[in-house]
Amino acid sequence: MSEPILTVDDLVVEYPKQGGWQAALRGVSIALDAGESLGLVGESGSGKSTLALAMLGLLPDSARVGGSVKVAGAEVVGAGAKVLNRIRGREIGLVYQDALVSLNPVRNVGGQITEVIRRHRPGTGRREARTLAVEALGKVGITDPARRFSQYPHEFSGGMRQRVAIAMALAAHPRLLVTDEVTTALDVTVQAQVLGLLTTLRSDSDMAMIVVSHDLDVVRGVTERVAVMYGGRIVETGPTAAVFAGPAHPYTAGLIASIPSIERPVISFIPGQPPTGQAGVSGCAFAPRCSLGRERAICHESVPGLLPHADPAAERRSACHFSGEMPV
Ligand SMILES: Nc1ncnc2c1ncn2[C@@H]1O[C@H](COP(=O)(O)OP(=O)(O)OP(=O)(O)O)[C@@H](O)[C@H]1O
Repeated sequence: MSEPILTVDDLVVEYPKQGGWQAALRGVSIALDAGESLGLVGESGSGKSTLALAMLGLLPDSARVGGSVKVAGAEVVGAGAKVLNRIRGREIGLVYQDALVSLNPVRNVGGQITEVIRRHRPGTGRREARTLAVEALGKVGITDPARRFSQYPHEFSGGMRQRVAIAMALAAHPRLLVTDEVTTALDVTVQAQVLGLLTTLRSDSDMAMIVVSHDLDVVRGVTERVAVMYGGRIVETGPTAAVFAGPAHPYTAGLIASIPSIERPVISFIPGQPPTGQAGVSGCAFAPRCSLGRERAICHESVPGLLPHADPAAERRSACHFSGEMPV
């Protein structure tokens, strides 16, 4: 088995709030091997972005962080600029929902990609880097890349700008690419094109990928494994196809039931609101909204562990006291 490219171990992140602390992550552990793809899903506020930012050492200074995040063996929690600069780009790259955050508005896109190439591949001459940048734009599906090289971010449509941001992240040849809601702001057709692009790029290389999205349909198409987050914890994880075919946590089942489809034109919503991250809540964070656990004392008293579900060989885990009652 290859060395994991990413290991997150019991990660706890808290943000200051009204003189106290609000937990965004409450002990998250995940591991990702080289070339693997993982979807991180959950409602707004479940902690997905906090987890993604922690992987790159990009959490705000005000955050209180415990536990460990290792990228290619290097500890990110508490790391200084030297370690972070070595990891970012070459080991791990990030593409955000809004490509304008990662692109400089006053420089042409080709120049920005050329700079990334030269920074991460020392010894590459200006002319060669330019050729590689044009190639990188072509590879992400920008037509006429030599001409578009000289254009500025605002001259691209939203979908094309996401492609440029992906090209820029890939120019450093990262071993792990993290995408955070990259298709959320795009219309459905463009969304499908960008997802198709991510799938192709991955199948052409041994790059690992984490796809963060509130939309289960997005991760269903592009990831092999999925981790479902709720209230700052992972509540279910397993092979994406198996989790979709038979969710082992009532929250995952609720999320799946809220996706409209031709077979299920009438969708259902999970009643109630996600937790706010306030301290002092005991038991399973989903219990107040859960059809299995709402009336059961244990669900309100003790936090269920993320334990093997059904067939341990299938690498499925669920954090539910009553996951045995979920249809397999
Ligand atoms: N910089 C910050 N300062 C204070 N609180 C924050 C900060 N960033 C996130 N939070 C809080 O941490 C919790 C988790 O937020 P996070 O953005 O990680 O969730 P998310 O699942 O990515 O949701 P979304 O999709 O809405 O971004 C939320 O309660 C949020 O309000």
